[in-house]
Amino acid sequence: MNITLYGAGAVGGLIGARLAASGNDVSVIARGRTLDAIRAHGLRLQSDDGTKAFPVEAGDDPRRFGVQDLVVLAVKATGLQEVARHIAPLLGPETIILTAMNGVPWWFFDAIEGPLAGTRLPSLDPQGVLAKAMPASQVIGCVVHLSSSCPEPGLVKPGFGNRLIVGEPAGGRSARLDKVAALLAEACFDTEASADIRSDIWYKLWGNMTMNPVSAITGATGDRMLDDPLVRRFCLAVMQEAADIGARIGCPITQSGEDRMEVTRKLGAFKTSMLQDAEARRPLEIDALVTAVHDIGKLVGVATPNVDALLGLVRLFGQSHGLYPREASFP
Ligand SMILES: NC(=O)C1=CN([C@@H]2O[C@H](COP(=O)(O)OP(=O)(O)OC[C@H]3O[C@@H](n4cnc5c(N)ncnc54)[C@H](OP(=O)(O)O)[C@@H]3O)[C@@H](O)[C@H]2O)C=CC1
Ligand SMILES: CC(C)(CO)C(=O)C(=O)O
Repeated sequence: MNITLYGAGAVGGLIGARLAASGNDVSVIARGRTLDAIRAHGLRLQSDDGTKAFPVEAGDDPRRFGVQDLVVLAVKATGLQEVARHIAPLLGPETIILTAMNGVPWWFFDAIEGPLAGTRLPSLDPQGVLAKAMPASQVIGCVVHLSSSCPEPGLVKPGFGNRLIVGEPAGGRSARLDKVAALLAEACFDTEASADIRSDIWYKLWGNMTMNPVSAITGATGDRMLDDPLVRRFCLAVMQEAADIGARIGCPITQSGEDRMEVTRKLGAFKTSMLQDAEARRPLEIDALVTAVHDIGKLVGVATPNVDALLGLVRLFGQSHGLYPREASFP
């Protein structure tokens, strides 16, 4: 199987290095210092046994690599429009695009039936550019239940967790889903093939959509957010609204907010990816994690005063720090 990583940061780099370690032919689309580092040293993975380097083909122009069997897409959601402009040479009719990202993906309503089928959210893909370049029919969704970081470009440091959930956008099982799940399992991830990846995405989002923006605004690690009774109460109110939306869109949440917080508490004094982005002055994934929930709430008639308050605050934070577009429209 020939595999290209689109985005070789913390998550893409980890998946790519593990796929290379398990004997796959991996190439990498990267840019800037990450591209320079991978060209010079290979894709490097830290582990308890030391750092291992995997030599991979790397470049910034997808035309150089041609049609792939699998493209692992692991950029921040804020980078997707640019990916959409350049990804075409990697995609043939059978190419699978594995979206290993947080938040609501552009294809979330594209492969389902019912009144929301084909809904295009203004916050994610208003013109349908992503859907055209990366159609849901070629996507396998991936929920990333692990943490990872890049202490320096091209060097990946796994954190806690090792779980990846993969699934068809339309739900159910398929031969290609089983193939991708087996590939990731061979690469030593705890892999689960889900018959309902949209619910798995919503469940992960249910935790991230509070912790990530609140941490970006406050600079606080996970433990401090959970320990503050007022912040905790606010987060639970946001989660209740998101759970109400989930129930209307076929993604019910069966856990209590408190129990979900206990899962997060096990991560200790961790910095969310959005806090890391804010500290590094990188664009924030506000739209995929928060605006999209606000938009879906509006669509299905769930009032979201707490989601809206969070969105207003994190958006202003992002705009004041140059990490979110100033021209973003105010709902
Ligand atoms: N890190 C974590 O622990 C977790 C992250 N996630 C999610 O996974 C997704 C990926 O996150 P993460 O790996 O942390 O992000 P990173 O910022 O570490 O990696 C993204 C990489 O993609 C590169 N990139 C973006 N656009 C392009 C492009 N057009 N061409 C080439 N390279 C490009 C970036 O390059 P550059 O640096 O030049 O911008 C960067 O190297 C996000 O949705 C995140 O929320 C989910 C669970 C845990
Ligand atoms: C690492 C983890 C799970 C923490 O919420 C995450 O997804 C993030 O920081 O974005």
